[in-house]
Amino acid sequence: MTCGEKEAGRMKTVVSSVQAKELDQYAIEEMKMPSLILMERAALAVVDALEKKAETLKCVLVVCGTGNNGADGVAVGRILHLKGYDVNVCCLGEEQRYSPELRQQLEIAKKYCVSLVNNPSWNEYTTIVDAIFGVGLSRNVTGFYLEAIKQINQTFARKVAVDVPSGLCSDSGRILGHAVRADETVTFAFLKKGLCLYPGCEWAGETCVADIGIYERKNETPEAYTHAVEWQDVRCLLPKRAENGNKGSFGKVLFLAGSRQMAGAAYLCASACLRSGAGMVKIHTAQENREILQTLLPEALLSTYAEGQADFQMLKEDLEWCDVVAAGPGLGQGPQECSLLQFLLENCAKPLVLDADALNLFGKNPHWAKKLPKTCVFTPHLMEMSRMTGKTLEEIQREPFHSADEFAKRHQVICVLKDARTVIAVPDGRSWVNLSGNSGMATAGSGDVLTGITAALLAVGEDPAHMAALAVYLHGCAGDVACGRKGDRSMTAQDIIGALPEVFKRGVDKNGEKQSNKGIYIAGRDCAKF
Ligand SMILES: NC(=O)C1=CN([C@@H]2O[C@H](COP(=O)(O)OP(=O)(O)OC[C@H]3O[C@@H](n4cnc5c(N)ncnc54)[C@H](O)[C@@H]3O)[C@@H](O)[C@H]2O)[C@@H](O)CC1
Ligand SMILES: Nc1ncnc2c1ncn2[C@@H]1O[C@H](COP(=O)(O)OP(=O)(O)O)[C@@H](O)[C@H]1O
Ligand SMILES: [K+]
Repeated sequence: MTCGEKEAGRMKTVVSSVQAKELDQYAIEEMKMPSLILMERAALAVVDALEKKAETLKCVLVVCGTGNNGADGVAVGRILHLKGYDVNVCCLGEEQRYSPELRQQLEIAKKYCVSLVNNPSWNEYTTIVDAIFGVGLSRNVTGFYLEAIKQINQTFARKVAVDVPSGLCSDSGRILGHAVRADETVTFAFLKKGLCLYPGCEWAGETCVADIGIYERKNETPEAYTHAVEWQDVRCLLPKRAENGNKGSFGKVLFLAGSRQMAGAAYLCASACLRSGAGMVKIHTAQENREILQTLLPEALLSTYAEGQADFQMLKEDLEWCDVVAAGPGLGQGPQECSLLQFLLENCAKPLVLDADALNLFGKNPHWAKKLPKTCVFTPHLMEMSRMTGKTLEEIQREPFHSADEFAKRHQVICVLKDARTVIAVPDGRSWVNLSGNSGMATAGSGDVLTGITAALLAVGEDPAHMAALAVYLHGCAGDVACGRKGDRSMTAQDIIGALPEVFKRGVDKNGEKQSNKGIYIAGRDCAKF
């Protein structure tokens, strides 16, 4: 966000380390904001966070590296010292490597008689502030830095990281050798990608984004940065339901789902779709599923085909009837399902969601890429992505943004790469990372629920990319409500559907917002006004 738009409801910006540095420079060089002022605000924000648990500040150690993260740390030490806290500052690394800002901060600190130590007794401190490396970490941590990080982690002190836990790659969230396991992280200006992805988000602990006077460039386009959906974005982007609407105007969704004896997946996606506002839902499925689906979900219309008798004429009529199509959950990959899906792709110009077996079949039939309609959302989990692209799971997981972006651009589709932190990429370069949800969602059928929500939103929303990002966020919010009710071990996909009414009905309150974003919040934001 630019400074003028600060609270105007734009999605939360997430930056790479390169972008973080560019925006620092932009604030300093273009906006003429002196670097020392930014640093002072950064340090004050950290002190603010520290004082939220003042009882832990009996004896504080600030560990600093040689760069500007270290300079922030020295400023934190000085402010704490001047407030009367017992604080020691320890600078690691050779003096000749100190950044100019660190030298300046040390000069000030010395004048104020801040206690500087070389060999701290690690276990004496009640709080340790980690200011060794920030976004400037460029390689694996070794030597005395590694030793210091190990020492910090071994103590029982409260650990607060400045900008990024040291040792964490701020782009990928990977641990570069060893990293500080922080209780809290105060990150500056913007969330960093590595703080959103696993394992980074776990190592950062509760993460606070502090406004220190660095904002996006004016007139920046949305594709310049990754974003994270927040509840206020749902309020802005989810179309209001017209008071005078009818079931036809709220979206007619067709599911090609559920082969023989696979009624469950068809039920889950169709049910989630109805719970997400779709006016009408029809399931095109195997005949054997008719009775069970009629019993489980009497609201859904059904078109059924007998074994070996795929009815292409009926599918054609269903495709004419609907506004949006979703294919794949429980579909199977037999020759009949393969030909149904191929027929669907050849005859469908409507927005389409492809999930599960539709993705597996797509992987086996790469020539289908030419048949995709204009608006197409792919929702692969890592294994499905691997099958479609030939990349290893490790490759995809190491660079989820790149993998999703590459796929989206190659096939001109919206790619929802599902994982504990789902990444959404669009051919025009926009991307999102989802912060809602929990490990309880790693349960069979959870993805089918997302397919249903996505199809429902595509049927009513203007921008399919926004709708895909909202669907992922709302799916996670429902997962968080379900987790609150049933616990992460016991919740099921049906519990996620069961939580949708609460998510759509009352929204997420202040606590819900915090919960849904896994402890990431914006300092000073008044959630009550959402
Ligand atoms: N005015 C500014 O530019 C601002 C900078 N800020 C702080 O500055 C930080 C970025 O500062 P820097 O760009 O100086 O980077 P860092 O302070 O994160 O680290 C860079 C230093 O660490 C060294 N280094 C990197 N990886 C290493 C490794 N594995 N082993 C040993 N040494 C290693 C580099 O050679 C360099 O000296 C941010 O994270 C933030 O904390 C904030 O105060 C906001 C304002
Ligand atoms: N640890 C986790 N934290 C948050 N969300 C998760 C986690 N694990 C899985 N999910 C979400 O749950 C869903 C699982 O989908 P998928 O793997 O397709 O399940 P299925 O094929 O059983 O329906 C995805 O939306 C994914 O993002
Ligand atoms: K740090």
